[in-house]
Amino acid sequence: MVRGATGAAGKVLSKEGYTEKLERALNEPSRGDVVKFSDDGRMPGVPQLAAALDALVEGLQACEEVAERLRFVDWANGAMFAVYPGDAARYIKHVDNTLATDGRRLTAVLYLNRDWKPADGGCLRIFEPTMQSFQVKRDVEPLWNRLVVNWSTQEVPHEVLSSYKDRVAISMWFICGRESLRNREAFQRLFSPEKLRCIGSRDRRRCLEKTAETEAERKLLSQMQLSQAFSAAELASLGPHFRWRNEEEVEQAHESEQDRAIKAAIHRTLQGGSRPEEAFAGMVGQPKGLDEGPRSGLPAPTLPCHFEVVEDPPFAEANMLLNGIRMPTTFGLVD
Ligand SMILES: O=C(O)CCC(=O)C(=O)O
Ligand SMILES: [Fe+2]
Repeated sequence: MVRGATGAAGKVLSKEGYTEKLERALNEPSRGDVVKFSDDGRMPGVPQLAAALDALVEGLQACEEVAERLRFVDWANGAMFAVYPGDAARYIKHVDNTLATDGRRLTAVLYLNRDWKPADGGCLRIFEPTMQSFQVKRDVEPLWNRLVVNWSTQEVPHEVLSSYKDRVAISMWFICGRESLRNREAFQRLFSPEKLRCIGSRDRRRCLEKTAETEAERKLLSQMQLSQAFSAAELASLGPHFRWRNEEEVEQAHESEQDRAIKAAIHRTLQGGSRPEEAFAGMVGQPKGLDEGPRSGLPAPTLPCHFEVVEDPPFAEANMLLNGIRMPTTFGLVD
């Protein structure tokens, strides 16, 4: 799969039979890291990290500004260990949960790079929303013990800039049950302890019932077997009950004028023989700030509007968000 080839361009190219070219053009440079998932959460240090992050999320769930968006966030995956080899490995601009269909609501990334220098590159570059934006909001260096927490959705397009030293990070995603209910694969993950855990030792059955939007859904969820693998027949009958929609259906519903224009322009270039500058002429505004880099001259926005990096020490803010549990990290929040 082409990682990072999201949005209109990726979709139209794969549909038009350009998958191979797209793979060649995008796959290698799109994501140069090597990843290992610890879905069962038993890799060294993962249970402790999970406990600390669960406490952080529970703290956030008590914050008025974000409580509603985190209301059905009762699940998380194990952990993803990623190493970006220092040969300029990077991950192109993307959104983790592009269409808000796979359930991911919050992304937490912990960096494990001691003695990181600016010349080592590898910053996490965060853009202003949305994927069409070229405005850099912030570059975050992947410093030892720094934790970044951001929305997994369109608000936070991001990329990992080329890394010139091996760069290590652990990511954990916090999952919204209500959103997961509407997608076949995400739905199944809610039932599988190998794929997702319930945060803060919450009870899986209770969490499932809580995700229900209607009484009929709640009833079904309260009767279904936990940790089961669903048969094809079961999946066929569950689909209509839970109104599963695949990515394509959701994408069509969300497709903007601009997406359609981009698709048409790509089509004109690839099939109609137009030169790209002709095909795209006058279609979208010139991207701003392409070569500007981070807007270092501007004052940093404050929480909860945008992004804040809390330096350690002191830990005052961290303690507040963690409901009194001390987590000795430097962390940032993206709103
Ligand atoms: O390692 C990072 O800074 C972010 C990685 C990332 O964007 C991802 O794995 O989706
Ligand atoms: Fe990402």
